[in-house]
Amino acid sequence: MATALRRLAKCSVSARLLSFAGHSRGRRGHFARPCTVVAQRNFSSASTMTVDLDSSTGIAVMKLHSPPVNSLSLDFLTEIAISLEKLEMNKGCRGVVVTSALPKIFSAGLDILEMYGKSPERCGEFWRAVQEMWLKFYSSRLVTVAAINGSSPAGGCLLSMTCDYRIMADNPRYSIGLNETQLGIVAPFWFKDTMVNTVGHRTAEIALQLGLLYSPQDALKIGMVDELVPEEKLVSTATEAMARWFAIPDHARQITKSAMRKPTIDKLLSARETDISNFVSFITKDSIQKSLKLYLENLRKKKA
Ligand SMILES: CCCCC/C=C\C/C=C\C=C\CC(=O)SCCNC(=O)CCNC(=O)[C@H](O)C(C)(C)COP(=O)(O)OP(=O)(O)OC[C@H]1O[C@@H](n2cnc3c(N)ncnc32)[C@H](O)[C@@H]1OP(=O)(O)O
Repeated sequence: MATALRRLAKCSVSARLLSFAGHSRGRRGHFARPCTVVAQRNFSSASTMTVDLDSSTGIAVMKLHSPPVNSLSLDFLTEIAISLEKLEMNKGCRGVVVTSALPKIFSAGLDILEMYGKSPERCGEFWRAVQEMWLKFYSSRLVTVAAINGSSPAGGCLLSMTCDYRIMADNPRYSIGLNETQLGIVAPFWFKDTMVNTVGHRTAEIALQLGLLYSPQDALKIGMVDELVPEEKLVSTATEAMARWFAIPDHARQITKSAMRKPTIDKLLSARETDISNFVSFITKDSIQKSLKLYLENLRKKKA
C-alpha cells in the first residue's frame, strides 16, 4: 500500500507543476478524480489523518494523527502529500487548514528513526518524500493555513512555514523553530530559504545557526507565526482568517503566490537529485549517525 502511494506521489509531480502557475478555478476540471472527504478518510489504512471538506465553505481541515508525536516518516509524508493533491484536484476546495489531532504536538518534525541506521537507498527514498511534501505545499494553489496547536520543531516548523498563514495556540509550553543544528545536522538550503522567506535574512541567520526554538510569543515577534489565539479558538480563527484570502480573486492570488515562491521552488527542482545525494552522504556519515544516536538516547532519557 505504502509503495503504491509513493509511486502515485512520484507520478503526480507533473500535475502539480502544470497546476501551479496561472490556472484558474475553472481550469481544474481536467484533472482526474475529484476527492471526496469520505474517500480521503478511508484512503489511509493506518488512519494517520482525517480530512474534512466543508462543501459550503470550500475549506478542508486536515488533522494529522500519527501518534505519539506526528513525526514525519516516509509513509506519513507520502500520505500528507497525496491528501493535499486530492484536495487540489477537488473543484469544491479553495483552502486547507492543517492542524494536529494529537494533544500538545503539532509535529515533532522528520522521523529521526528514518535517518538513523537506514540504508542509503532508504534514506534517499525518504528524502524524496520530504522534498515532495514541501513542493506540494509550497506550490499549492489552495489557501493554506497552519493551525499550530502544539510544539513544532524542525520539519514540523517547515511544514507550517510552507503555508500562507500561521496561527499558533498561545501556550508558553509550546515551541517552534528549525532546531537542526542542535541535533548536529544541517538544515538544507530549501529549509533555509523557506525560513528566510518567512522571517527575513538576519533573523534566519541567528535562528538557524543556534537551532533556536521559540515560544509562541517570541515566534510572533519575529514573524514566524502571524497570530496567537487561545487553543480552543484555533481552528475557528483559522477558518475566519481564510475568509480574507477567499475575498481575493483566486487567479490573482495564485499568480501572486507563484511569483513570490517560484524562484525558491525552481531552485530545489533544478537540484533535486543533487540534494538527495547530499542528504544521503551527509546523514550516513558515522559522525552524524553518532549525533543522531545520542539525540535519540537523550529524548528517551528525558522520559525515564
Ligand atoms: C551539508 C549538506 C546538508 C544536506 C542536508 C542534510 C541533512 C538535513 C537533515 C535533516 C533535517 C531534519 C529536520 C528534522 O525535522 S529532524 C527532527 C527534529 N525533531 C526534534 O528535534 C523533536 C524531538 N522531539 C521532541 O522534542 C519532543 O519529543 C516533543 C516536544 C516533540 C514532544 O515531547 P513529549 O514529551 O510530548 O514526547 P517525548 O516523550 O519526547 O516523545 C515521545 C516519543 O516520540 C519519540 N520522538 C519524538 N520526536 C521524534 C522524532 N522527531 N522522530 C522520531 N521519534 C520521535 C520519542 O523518542 C519518544 O519515543 P519513545 O521513548 O516513546 O520510544
